[in-house]
Amino acid sequence: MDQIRIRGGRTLSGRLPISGAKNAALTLMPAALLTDEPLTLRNLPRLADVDTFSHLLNQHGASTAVEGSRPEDFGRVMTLRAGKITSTTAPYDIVRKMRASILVLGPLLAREGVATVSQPGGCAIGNRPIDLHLKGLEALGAEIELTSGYVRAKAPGGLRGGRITFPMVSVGATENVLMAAVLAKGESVIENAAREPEIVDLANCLVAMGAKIEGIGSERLLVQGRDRLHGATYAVMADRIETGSYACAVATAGGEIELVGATAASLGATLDALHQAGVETHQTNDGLLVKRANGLHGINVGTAPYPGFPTDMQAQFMAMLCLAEGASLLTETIFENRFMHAPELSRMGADITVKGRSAFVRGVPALTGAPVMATDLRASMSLIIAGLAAQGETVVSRIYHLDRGYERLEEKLQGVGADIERVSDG
Ligand SMILES: CC(=O)N[C@H]1[C@@H](OP(=O)(O)OP(=O)(O)OC[C@H]2O[C@@H](n3ccc(=O)[nH]c3=O)[C@H](O)[C@@H]2O)O[C@H](CO)[C@@H](O)[C@@H]1O
Ligand SMILES: C=C(OP(=O)(O)O)C(=O)O
Repeated sequence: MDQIRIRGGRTLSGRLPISGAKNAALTLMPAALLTDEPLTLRNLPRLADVDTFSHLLNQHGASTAVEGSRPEDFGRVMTLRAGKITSTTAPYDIVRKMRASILVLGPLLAREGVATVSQPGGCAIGNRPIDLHLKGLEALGAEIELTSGYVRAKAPGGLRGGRITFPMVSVGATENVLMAAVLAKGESVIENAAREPEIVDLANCLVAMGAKIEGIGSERLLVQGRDRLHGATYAVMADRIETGSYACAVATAGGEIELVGATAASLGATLDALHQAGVETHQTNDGLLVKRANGLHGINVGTAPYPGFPTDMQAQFMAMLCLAEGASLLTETIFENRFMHAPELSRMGADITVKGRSAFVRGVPALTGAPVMATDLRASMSLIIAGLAAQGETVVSRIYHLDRGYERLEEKLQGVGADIERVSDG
């Protein structure tokens, strides 16, 4: 199995390209099931999760053709075409690899009136139920049964418009219900919708496909269902979590890098938290310039749905704050088990106390390299960040988590001067 070896202590400088957003790609790809015409997605990141989603769409009968991209390019163009749906079942073997597979449920149901999708189950960071997805689809007239580990949904006369008020904010449930509503008969209202920029990306793509949606970017989405959608060409937004991750990397290791293609606008609370910790950023013509001018200082930050501070940035901030002057308090309100990086960071010399949903980090003058194990995607990135700043060698194992969400991470970091390589443990 591959590992990543880092010899820490080098400052970073230069330009680092930001890829298309994983979490936007994973909701734009199932949108292709809503039409029999081609949906061309530009700036699609080369990630294990994107390959898994292609595989899932292929087994529903959709083609996923990659167009003329060179191996050295970041991102690629993919044309997805679901001319005819040949299977409405998303099997366990694919869904268990990637939770976002549940996002085929709404589109399949809307287009075919029936869908059978394996229940995704929990994952390392938490339980992650799908009750809100199901309640939302039921509000549009779906009949749903849970048997033998599968969600079996049908809408014999087709979905009809309805009103759903989510009791809590869910990114995935909002996406699933929005994709179903665009082909339902009549008007739907989604209240307490998630407002993440990736949902705005999905809604804009659906509009480009002929959908009628009002309130994009707000907590109330109003959808007028259409009989059919058409094809479109759409560019996936830049990855705000990848941007924030590399911003934390340069803030921790020191130096100055330009994150090419990044936009400050979608970073919101991540940018505010970086500034509070003493990191400087400037929007340039090409992206975002990030530098650690002086020392870092401790901050208090709690995760929350957008526009709050993202749970997907909590682990990377924890790594950065290990080397800040003073103490920091990180509170995780979204997932119940998302501090698994804390014991690994402690093995590198960090001073962290976790109590329930809070992690108290006391800054230390230095970290030391160590063999560490990645437990989930963003936890893995926190270990990379710590390794870049640590004295000596860090070897991160179980890096398949990283390949889900960071396109050619070691190549990008080598490009800004890091001593990092992928090695095989034999
Ligand atoms: C592919 C993708 O876009 N993944 C993102 C998405 O995940 P995902 O869409 O799974 O996350 P949700 O926003 O749905 O989850 C938020 C919270 O709601 C709970 N919940 C969710 C659905 C449900 O039916 N019932 C329920 O109780 C979850 O357990 C969690 O505690 O948003 C998360 C929160 O920003 C991010 O960390 C993930 O990176
Ligand atoms: C939790 C994440 O992703 P997923 O929902 O795909 O597991 C993430 O991107 O940090």
